[in-house]
Amino acid sequence: MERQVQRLRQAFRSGRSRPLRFRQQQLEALRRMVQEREKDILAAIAADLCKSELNAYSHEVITILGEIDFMLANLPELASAKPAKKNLLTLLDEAYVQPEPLGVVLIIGAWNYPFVLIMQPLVGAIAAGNAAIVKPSELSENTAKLLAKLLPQYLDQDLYAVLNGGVAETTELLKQRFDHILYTGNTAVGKIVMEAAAKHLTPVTLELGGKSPCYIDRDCDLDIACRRITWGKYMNCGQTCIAPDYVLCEASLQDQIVQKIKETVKDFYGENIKESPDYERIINLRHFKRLQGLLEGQKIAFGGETDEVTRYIAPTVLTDVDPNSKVMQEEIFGPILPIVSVKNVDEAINFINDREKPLALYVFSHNNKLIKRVIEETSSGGVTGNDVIMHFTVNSLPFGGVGASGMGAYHGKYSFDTFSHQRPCLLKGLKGESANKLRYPPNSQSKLGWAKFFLLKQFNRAGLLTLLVACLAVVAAVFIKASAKPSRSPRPQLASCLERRDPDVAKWGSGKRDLCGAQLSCQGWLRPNPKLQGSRCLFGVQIET
Ligand SMILES: NC(=O)C1=CN([C@@H]2O[C@H](COP(=O)(O)OP(=O)(O)OC[C@H]3O[C@@H](n4cnc5c(N)ncnc54)[C@H](O)[C@@H]3O)[C@@H](O)[C@H]2O)C=CC1
Ligand SMILES: CCCCCC(=O)O
Repeated sequence: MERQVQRLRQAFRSGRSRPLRFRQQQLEALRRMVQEREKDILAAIAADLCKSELNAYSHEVITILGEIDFMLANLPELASAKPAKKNLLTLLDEAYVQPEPLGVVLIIGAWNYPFVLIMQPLVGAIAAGNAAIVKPSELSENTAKLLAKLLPQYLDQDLYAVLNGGVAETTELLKQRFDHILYTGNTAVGKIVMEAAAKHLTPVTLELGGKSPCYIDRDCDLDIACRRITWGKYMNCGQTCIAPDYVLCEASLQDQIVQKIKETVKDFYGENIKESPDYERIINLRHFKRLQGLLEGQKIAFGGETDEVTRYIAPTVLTDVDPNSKVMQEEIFGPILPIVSVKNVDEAINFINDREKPLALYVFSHNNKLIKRVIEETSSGGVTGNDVIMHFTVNSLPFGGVGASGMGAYHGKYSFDTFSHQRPCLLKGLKGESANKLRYPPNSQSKLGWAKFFLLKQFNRAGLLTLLVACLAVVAAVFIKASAKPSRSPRPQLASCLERRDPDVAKWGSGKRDLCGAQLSCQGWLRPNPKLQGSRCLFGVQIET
């Protein structure tokens, strides 16, 4: 494994992954792979999750094609140097931020969306110019095997590798040094990944899980809310990291919600749900039994049927759920929807804040102020108001967790940034050395004063303000003086003399001068201007004698 990582690092060091054209070629190759091998990809996902090929396409493939298109369209801009604002001391220099690839990155995927959770981060890693190893989940073995077969056929084999395996292989892999790790999976393993990464000071993006609450306000269209909740909860048989995990609502709404979800389930999956091509199965026996265990002792409003042979669990709603029961203590990650009663939105907010920060938060209400209040007074990885899951599909929104639900984010531009180092660059010339006296020893109070003026906002803003006021005062004085009558009208010959463009006048700044037979003092002259007759003393002209 070490040799494999070293080989990738050597390939990265060659610089081949950096040119924009190369990155674009690799992304185009990925798009070709998805299009040319679509059937195989759909078949693998379908086999892993007992999923129709239609759902495999809409749940996973479409996301990847959209991500590749986004990256190809935006890569020149994303990869370009970004000019940076300068301070007074660097006004004449060139300051910019240059995105640069990190190096060799590791992507570890989870089984529930086995294609998306490897390919979407990989698109970002390639776009940012990195080399990458991907480690699909061993639980979605068909997709894992297919990725190991296809990626080397389409991508540069020196820069991108697939390593398959389970806990042992992943543990071994995590001993290697990477320049970034993006892990998708459960929180417990997320801690293992972070611990391993810490040994090499490797930054991580942890896409973890959690219990995503769904508050239904009494001022709400329950038909629409329940329709959307049903879609997001039972998609992929509830095995979606941002599925609504449980519902919070006033007790008086509970029965209506149950009825409406029940009707929607029938509408979506028909009378015989088991036969529906749109209803998936639980990934393995371990998770099946875990979910069965969550049903124990609960009031099942509808659903609850299970079949171990096919790992089928019916879409299920639990009512009057005790917040301390097991189903409310762990991420459900299955087709079971507990309803917990709260008195009002205040209690809902407290309920949410008394628990780990969830990956997603959903609020249904006609009252936009209430939705905004829940958002302001809680925290979560992401939010969708009056729907569920949909924030995942907007790649201009960063997707990730917070607290126990994860750290960092990706999708679209955020994937590019996650796999880039934003390198600050300041290019100075070798002239203007005198200005550097400010920073050279010996230091002094006045040097410090100038440093503050040039570098500190509160100083140089005040300093600039003072300078501006002084200039304005001077300009005002000038115009006032210029418009004022001269203290004594200059003698005719003096006036005509001054009218002439006396070359001396041009050089005369402030101070006293004998001119045109008189002694004049003047604070500042307007340079002779061919359009003006002669020169004019801008301000402060005094005829001394
Ligand atoms: N935030 C997000 O985008 C997503 C988060 N998830 C979360 O993932 C969880 C479900 O996935 P899992 O069952 O964890 O998937 P999993 O069992 O596939 O594990 C995820 C990855 O971690 C590796 N792994 C497992 N145990 C390990 C260990 N002890 N040491 C090293 N590597 C190990 C596996 O090989 C796999 O590649 C849920 O909590 C879900 O919320 C799932 C999908 C997306
Ligand atoms: C709709 C696709 C969602 C994929 C990430 C998750 O498990 O939530």
